[in-house]
Amino acid sequence: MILELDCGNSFIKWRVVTRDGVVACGGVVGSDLELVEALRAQVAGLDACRLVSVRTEEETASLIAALRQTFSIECLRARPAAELAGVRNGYEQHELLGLDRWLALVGAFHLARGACLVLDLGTAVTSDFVDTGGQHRGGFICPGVPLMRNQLRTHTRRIRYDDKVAERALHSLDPGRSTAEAVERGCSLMLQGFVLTQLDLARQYWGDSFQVFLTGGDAPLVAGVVPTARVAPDLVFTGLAIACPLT
Ligand SMILES: Nc1ncnc2c1ncn2[C@@H]1O[C@H](COP(=O)(O)OP(=O)(O)OP(=O)(O)O)[C@@H](O)[C@H]1O
Ligand SMILES: CC(C)(CO)[C@@H](O)C(=O)NCCC(=O)O
Ligand SMILES: [K+]
Repeated sequence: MILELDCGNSFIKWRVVTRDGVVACGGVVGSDLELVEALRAQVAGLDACRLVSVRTEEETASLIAALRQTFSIECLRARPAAELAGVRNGYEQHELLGLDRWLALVGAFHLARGACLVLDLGTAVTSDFVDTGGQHRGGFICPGVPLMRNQLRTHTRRIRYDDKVAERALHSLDPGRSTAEAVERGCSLMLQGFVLTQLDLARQYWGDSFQVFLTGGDAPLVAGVVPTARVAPDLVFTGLAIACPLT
């Protein structure tokens, strides 16, 4: 069994797959310790691990050490590359493109076999454009909903509401009639506006000949404005398997 890890800024997404890529189990955890506990509880035996991280070198090394110690496995890590599986990194300095973005766009191009727009809605929101020949044209980074919400809470005195109320605020996107509704709906609309702008740009480049991929925890917030999008929660893992083949 192969352990796959996507270490983002807020969460670690994990899953266990067979050598043939069949998913056995998986989840989302908030810390290294939680990951080890979840694996102990749910996974019988692991013989390999592949990992992508946008965390610091120290944090990543410490997670790798914990996995070695607990499960006696070595982690294969995704590394920056100028080119992979027919996709050329479009950054001026390819090693500075976030590895989660890189793997997601490699995974998307592999699935689409043509031009694609990749939208990842997590702690940060990112978009990336890959043309039909596999050239990455670059992308955009902006704050995700958790960051927008926290900035409002941190920098105002009177924007305060609890998570339970927030959950109930999104049953409609009508103008909010409470603070929670106003903020939660406002942030959702910011996200939708961003997504629509990315679609306009993709249309300018490629007309209607492109595929949209949506990934990340907040993908459901915008799925409605791009009905043709392919919601692919495992896109980073698709790219990870390409970047770190296990023989
Ligand atoms: N048990 C869980 N604990 C925390 N989040 C969960 C859980 N189950 C599902 N999620 C969802 O997973 C998302 C985390 O994935 P997301 O793509 O946002 O990763 P991230 O690490 O926050 O961001 P990034 O990858 O951009 O750093 C959360 O937004 C949440 O909606
Ligand atoms: C943008 C995030 C935080 C998204 O997870 C990550 O891809 C990252 O840290 N990127 C490095 C900066 C860049 O991609 O230009
Ligand atoms: K991400």
